[in-house]
Amino acid sequence: MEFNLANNLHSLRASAPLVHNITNYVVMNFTANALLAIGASPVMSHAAEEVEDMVSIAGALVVNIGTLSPEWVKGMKLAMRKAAQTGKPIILDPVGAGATPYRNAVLTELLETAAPAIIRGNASEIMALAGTNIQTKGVDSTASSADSMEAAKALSLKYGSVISVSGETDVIVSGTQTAFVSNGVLLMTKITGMGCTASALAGAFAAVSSDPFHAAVSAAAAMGVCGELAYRHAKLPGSFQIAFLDALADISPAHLAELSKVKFAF
Ligand SMILES: Nc1ncnc2c1ncn2[C@@H]1O[C@H](COP(=O)(O)OP(=O)(O)OP(=O)(O)O)[C@@H](O)[C@H]1O
Ligand SMILES: Cc1ncsc1CCO
Ligand SMILES: [Mg+2]
Repeated sequence: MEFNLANNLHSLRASAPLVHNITNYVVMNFTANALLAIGASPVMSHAAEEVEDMVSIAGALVVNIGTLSPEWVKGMKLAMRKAAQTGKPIILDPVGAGATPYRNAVLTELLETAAPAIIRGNASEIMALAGTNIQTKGVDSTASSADSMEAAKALSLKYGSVISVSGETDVIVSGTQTAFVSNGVLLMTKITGMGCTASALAGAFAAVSSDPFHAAVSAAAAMGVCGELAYRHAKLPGSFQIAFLDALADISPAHLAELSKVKFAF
């Protein structure tokens, strides 16, 4: 299937998919607003009592371990199992993988529960998940996406997942296919939860696409291009965050495709 970014954004807006997020306290508000801005319909829900019902009516499940605790892990596992049973794509954001043994252990459990369609993280997180001995600085990367290529390939083969690594250039790996997205601005690393937003958008694109590789590339491109557009209006973190939401809402499918810098390698 040919990659068509404009069509992918058009499809997203045409169906406004419900995206079920089990995400962290830090970014809940911002990622819900980002999903609304781009044209999806977000819901944040983590209680074990309801996650199976919620994921059953959603188009995709985004699991983000940013502020995890044992009660939440129960909800994550129930939701992931139900998503797998009902054919809903799962997007896993392994926030802080490689920072603490608890995070690493929970990630092992989640990956044993169900295979994600897409795993989206920064380079440290992806390398830690692949077993590279690396210490993530809390939630911030200590490596570049270029350093993580081998780890991303190994992980993709192990779980059959698309691996999306964010950084100056985003690298998206699916088996033997790789895509490089070179949009974005450095200021994006100074707003908390931009990576979590990239994962949430991957959920929205995956909900409307049968190809998780193309969904992950679309999300990375939308993030980067909207970051560049926001930077035209706002050069400091507070106003940039708002300008970024505006860009997600304002951009047309054709303009997104025109400004995107995506390269594929096979
Ligand atoms: N050096 C950079 N230059 C341009 N864009 C960048 C750079 N680093 C990251 N980005 C972009 O910023 C967004 C967030 O990526 P980042 O790697 O910071 O995620 P993260 O560490 O998971 O963030 P968080 O945990 O705060 O959500 C992505 O869209 C990515 O493309
Ligand atoms: C800062 C922070 N701490 C836990 S989750 C989170 C949001 C960015 O990943
Ligand atoms: Mg992150």
